[in-house]
Order: sequence, then structure tokens, then C-alpha cells
Amino acid sequence: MSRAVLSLGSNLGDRLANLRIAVDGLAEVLVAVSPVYETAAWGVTDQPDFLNAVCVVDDPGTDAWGWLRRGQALENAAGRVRELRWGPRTLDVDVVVVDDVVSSDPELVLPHPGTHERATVLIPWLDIDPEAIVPGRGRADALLAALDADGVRRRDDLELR
Ligand SMILES: Nc1ncnc2c1ncn2[C@@H]1O[C@H](COP(=O)(O)OP(=O)(O)OP(=O)(O)O)[C@@H](O)[C@H]1O
Ligand SMILES: Nc1nc2c(c(=O)[nH]1)N=C(CO)CN2
Repeated sequence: MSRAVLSLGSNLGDRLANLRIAVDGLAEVLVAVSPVYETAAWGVTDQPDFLNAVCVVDDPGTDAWGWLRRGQALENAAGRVRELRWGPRTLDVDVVVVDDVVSSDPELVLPHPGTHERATVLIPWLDIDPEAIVPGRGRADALLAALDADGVRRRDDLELR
């Protein structure tokens, strides 16, 4: 079995439609999808707000590299072109965790290195898995408690499925 947590983000074009491309493309392996959040950009802050969400997916036939490739295929389907690091994008799919896999390969770092400091990932993840653990870092709820969650606003008017 391979259970993964994927983080979705979009701040260009039809943001909700872009997130839906990911969720629809994962439909057969989708365990849970979080509410949608509108979030102020971190990293490069001079760019439009993002929509962020998190999915839990499960597929015995997909390993950690397979989740990365599936995420990249979905980014391509949403018309993403390689651009500035932390810059605007139609769709970003980050592999947050895969089971308890730890990897330091630069092409696939697991857990995703930003996870423990990103309220934009931890908040939606906790909505669908209140017991979430970031391997090597601890409980997601404890990690979130140390962060500033201003600028992360739930959008219950936007639904992914
Ligand atoms: N866990 C991971 N999930 C997704 N991509 C990863 C992961 N670990 C390493 N990568 C690599 O990161 C690269 C993509 O980086 P990208 O441009 O999406 O970064 P970013 O989204 O701007 O920043 P960040 O990774 O901090 O969110 C790809 O080459 C991919 O192989
Ligand atoms: N709020 C928010 N800011 C970001 C995000 C994101 O998903 N949400 N992704 C980035 C590139 O990885 C850069 N900045």
C-alpha cells in the first residue's frame, strides 16, 4: 500500500478549475480532499493570493516516485510552465509525505521540506487527518500551533467535489 498526502496550490488563471484538474485526475485514488483555503503568498510575497488544498490518496501501485510523476503530470495538464522559484503558477502539486518514507534526493525530498513551517499545508491537512504526523518533525497540530496562520482563510463557498 502507498498512501500519500499531496498539497495543491494555484494562483494563476482560474484557480479553482486548476485545483479541480488535480482532484479529478486523482479521483480513482482519492481518500479525502480538504476544504479550499485562500492564502496570502509566502516566499515571493508580491504575487496574487493562492488557493490551497490538500488531498490524501492511496494506491498500492504507486510508490513515492510515482506520486511525484503523477503530480507533475497534473501540473502539465493545468498548463504549468517552469518558472521562477516560489513564483506564480497555475498548479503546484507537492508530495508532502508518502507513508513514513524519508528521502533526501533533491528531486524527491520527503517529507516535503517546507511542510512543518507552512500553515497553508498543515491547516487543510489537519482538516482531513487530525492525527497527522510529519515524519521526523512530530504532530502536525503541534507544528501548526507554533506558526502564524494569519492570511489563511477558509473558502467554504468553493468546493472541489
Ligand atoms: N516532495 C516533493 N514534492 C514535489 N516536488 C519535489 C519534492 N521534493 C523535491 N521536489 C522537486 O522540486 C522541484 C519542483 O520544485 P518547484 O518549482 O515546484 O518548487 P516550488 O513549488 O517553487 O517550491 P517548494 O518546493 O518550496 O514548494 C522538482 O524538480 C521536484 O523534483
Ligand atoms: N500561500 C502560498 N504561497 C505560496 C505557495 C502556496 O502554495 N501558497 N506556493 C509557492 C510555491 O511553492 C510559493 N508561495
